[in-house]
Amino acid sequence: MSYEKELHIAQLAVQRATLLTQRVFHEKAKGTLSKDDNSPVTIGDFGAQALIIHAIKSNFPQDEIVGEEEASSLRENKNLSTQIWHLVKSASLEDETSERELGGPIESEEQMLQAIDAGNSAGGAHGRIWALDPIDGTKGFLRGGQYAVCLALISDGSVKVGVLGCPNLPVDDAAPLSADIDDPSGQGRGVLFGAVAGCGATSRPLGRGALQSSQAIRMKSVPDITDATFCESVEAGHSSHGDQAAIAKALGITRESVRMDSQAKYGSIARGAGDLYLRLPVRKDYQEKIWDHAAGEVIVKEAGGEVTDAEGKRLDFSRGRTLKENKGVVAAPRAVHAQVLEVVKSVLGSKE
Ligand SMILES: Nc1ncnc2c1ncn2[C@@H]1O[C@H](COP(=O)(O)O)[C@@H](OP(=O)(O)O)[C@H]1O
Ligand SMILES: [Mg+2]
Ligand SMILES: [Mg+2]
Ligand SMILES: [Mg+2]
Repeated sequence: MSYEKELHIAQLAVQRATLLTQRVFHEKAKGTLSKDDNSPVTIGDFGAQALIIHAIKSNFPQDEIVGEEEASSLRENKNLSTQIWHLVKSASLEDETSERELGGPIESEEQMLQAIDAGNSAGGAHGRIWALDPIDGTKGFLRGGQYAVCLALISDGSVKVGVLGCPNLPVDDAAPLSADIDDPSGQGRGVLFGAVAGCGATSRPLGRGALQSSQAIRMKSVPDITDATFCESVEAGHSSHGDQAAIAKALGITRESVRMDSQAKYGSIARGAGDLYLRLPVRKDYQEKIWDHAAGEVIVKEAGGEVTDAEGKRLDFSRGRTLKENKGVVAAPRAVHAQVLEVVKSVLGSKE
């Protein structure tokens, strides 16, 4: 199957939702709530989830959706719900044809809340399930750093389509990897990554109207691993900076890691701006969420990479809303992945 329509709709939907999040990004007040696990969610997360689910349901009504957010807190907070509704109502692409392809506008605040709640699939091994992270790296979003709008289609447990909207990454695939997002002109940033299993990965400028033309991306070859650049989370609670530093040292890597929030890390290594992405668990009991990895996994694999957990197992997207069979993530160009994994195992093994 070619998944041409799925990729097209996913790219348009992510593009439109990313534009909504950018408006919130530039506002001082982001309507932040704290969820039960103490993690933040903003009006940008809710608005982006509503828009993307509306677009998927309009085009593929039978498909299920695993979305990170749900609307119960908004039903108890009319003020916040209304703020989101104002954002969602006025979100549109400049291109009318694209707008129509996304199912037209959401008609009411209630319909918006229902769309947010339609991301409640339990996930699983059968059928077509979309995994949606409306803002990945919400902490980065709040800090003024990197974040990504992430959407993937999983079919019978494997990822077929992945799209990442990264408004704060440079458009230029050849720009060096940097945690810095300073860009006084505001120009030259915003990239949309896409991939279909078996068909390669691409990047294109995020833009505001019809989708601009895309170009193929490839991971960089790494003839000498000691020259590699690796990236990792900013948040020390999300992955073990200590283990990652020990792995880099054992590989002979001398360059400092680049710390950035969100799946912008997957996009960055896929286009060769960096080489490795290491995410070693801090807490043994944490289960990674499928929406934090699905789009990034297929984009890196299609760009010539390998993505496994810290034990070398493939990421298993068929187990529900989390990757409960996996621990951590190791992403690298295919030619060096085994070498990196061996060092990961030996560093983690020596701790036990
Ligand atoms: N203890 C933990 N270990 C690993 N990931 C965690 C975590 N707690 C939260 N996360 C996830 O880390 C994601 C951000 O990843 P990164 O650190 O690479 O930016 C968060 O996504 P959201 O921001 O969408 O909630 C959240 O799902
Ligand atoms: Mg979150
Ligand atoms: Mg996330
Ligand atoms: Mg999120």
